[in-house]
Amino acid sequence: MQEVIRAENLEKRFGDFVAVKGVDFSITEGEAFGFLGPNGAGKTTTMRMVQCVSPRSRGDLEVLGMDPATHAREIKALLGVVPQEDNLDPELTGYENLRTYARYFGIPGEEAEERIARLLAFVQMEKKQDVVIEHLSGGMKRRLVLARALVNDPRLLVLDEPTTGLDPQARHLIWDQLRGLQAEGRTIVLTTHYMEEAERLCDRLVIMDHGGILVEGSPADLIGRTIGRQILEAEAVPLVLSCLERHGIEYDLVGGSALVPTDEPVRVTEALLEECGAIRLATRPATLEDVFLKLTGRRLRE
Ligand SMILES: Nc1ncnc2c1ncn2[C@@H]1O[C@H](COP(=O)(O)OP(=O)(O)OP(=O)(O)O)[C@@H](O)[C@H]1O
Repeated sequence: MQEVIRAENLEKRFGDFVAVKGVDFSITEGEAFGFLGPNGAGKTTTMRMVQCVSPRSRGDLEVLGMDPATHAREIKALLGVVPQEDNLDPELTGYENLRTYARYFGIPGEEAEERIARLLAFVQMEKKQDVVIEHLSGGMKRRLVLARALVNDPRLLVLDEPTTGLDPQARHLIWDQLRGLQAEGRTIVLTTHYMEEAERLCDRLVIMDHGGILVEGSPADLIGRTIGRQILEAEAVPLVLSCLERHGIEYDLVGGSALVPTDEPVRVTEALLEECGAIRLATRPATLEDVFLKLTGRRLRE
């Protein structure tokens, strides 16, 4: 499989502040690859270097086999970008926004018309294509930004928080569309601070925090490696905590609960019920949020 993006010791400084601290990652053609992390982790800054809009301060970066420092124009022609902020022209319609992009990429008239019609249908916006942007909902604008990113038929799509601020229905629609694009063989790179988005969409991901990469792997891999398959949640009363400690069972205190990462929930449940009597406890599958909490002691959205 061909490598589409390769970063080695990639660093970005703003004055004395290091926003991206020498990160390494490699993304393969056809993958859906995610950068998961809280606000300020350095995800957007990393994407902006990949999109050739912000030069790196140090390290190596190759996008589609080229160096953004010397081949920005060539890379941009092959790239589809969904930026964090919707930057459609608010005074134009959806159709006009896409038409402007097609002109920018020099796509000839008839081909542009055919492609725009197909893209508007793909994002389910054909009925609203003549509505001026400022009258559309957030989800509709996001779908148009996605359609616009596809005007140049890119092999590689880079999306910065594609569904932030959308309601669940609008989010699920975009997820379906992204899965469809990946099924066509396109490479998808996205940033998110929604662990559910990362779990559902990404074949592989890195978790970023404070400008660095903490871990890398498939969602199942990361959860299995860091947590185990299950999380047992018990009310954090002194009796429960002392029982866990006596058995040498590790736990994290979050809110009023003790969270026990485990592959053996039955054994832990039995020990607690036997020694603590009637207590509130429940078992659930572990998530990437639990991985982040384990690695940093914080929640993703704190
Ligand atoms: N132009 C800039 N000048 C100075 N500092 C910056 C600049 N751009 C970003 N930063 C800082 O770099 C850090 C990383 O920001 P970045 O936007 O990459 O984070 P992020 O993970 O994408 O978070 P968010 O979800 O909020 O976009 C932050 O501390 C931010 O304040």
